[in-house]
Amino acid sequence: MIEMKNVTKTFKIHKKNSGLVSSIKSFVKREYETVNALNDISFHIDEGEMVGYIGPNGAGKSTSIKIMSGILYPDSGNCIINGKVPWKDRKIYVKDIGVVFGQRSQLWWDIAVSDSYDLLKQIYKIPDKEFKETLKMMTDMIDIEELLKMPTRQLSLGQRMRCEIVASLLHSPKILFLDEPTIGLDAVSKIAVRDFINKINKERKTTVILTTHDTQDIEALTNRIILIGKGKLLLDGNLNKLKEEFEVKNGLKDITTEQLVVGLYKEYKI
Ligand SMILES: Nc1ncnc2c1ncn2[C@@H]1O[C@H](COP(=O)(O)OP(=O)(O)OP(=O)(O)O)[C@@H](O)[C@H]1O
Repeated sequence: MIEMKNVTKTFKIHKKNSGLVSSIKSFVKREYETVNALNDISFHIDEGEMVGYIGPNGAGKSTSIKIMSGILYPDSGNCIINGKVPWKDRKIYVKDIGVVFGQRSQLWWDIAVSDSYDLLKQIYKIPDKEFKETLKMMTDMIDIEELLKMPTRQLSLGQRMRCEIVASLLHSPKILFLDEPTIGLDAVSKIAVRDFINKINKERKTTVILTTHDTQDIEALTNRIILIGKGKLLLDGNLNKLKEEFEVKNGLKDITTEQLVVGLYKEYKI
């Protein structure tokens, strides 16, 4: 379903030096440096899997999600998802995916959530009956009925996130990319969002790729984790097995996911 093969992505950024003279010099003569955001990343994800894509700040998670969702294209390597190349087949590919970036909104700020949903219905050309059924099912599942008439700008972060995830699923995509979906949410909202994602994965067999810094998200949602650091893929495996291996290697017992993640970051010096 998702095949990433030797994907490499660099960004060219303007080099900024400190100090007034250096700043003036760099203004006159621009110097650039290269950031290796992704370095030879390969993995395979099957239909219906739910995968935690983890790594510290700047590891390359969002860049990977942007490539897989067709927003960016790699310098080299390939990515085939559901038989399509995301950045080349964008027009048809967008129907296959839902994307939620925790820090950004896909809802129109000043209009009612239900009006945003209607606009998405038009954009994705969702048939009337299918739209109504999906919306009904989801509003029941995640309890947003009362939020539908409110403009997005009046929603709390937790309320908005629930509406965002529903928005990303209205066209029944096969794959859902979630980039830090619980960031900034209180404990109750986090649980509501996690429950909803679990239900969607189970009931609709939606493949979910989740990036998060919240180890409770990982525990609640995924069996498999892919760890990247400094743009490189470092580990790919079953969460419980990785815990067991880590315990044996370090003479520990019953470690939490947080201890595993912190331990792995130390081990790989990332
Ligand atoms: N548009 C861009 N221009 C220049 N550099 C970028 C750009 N986007 C990302 N980078 C760089 O690429 C690297 C990977 O960034 P990315 O956002 O993918 O990391 P991340 O794992 O999502 O981090 P975080 O957990 O902090 O969100 C970083 O060094 C970042 O500064």
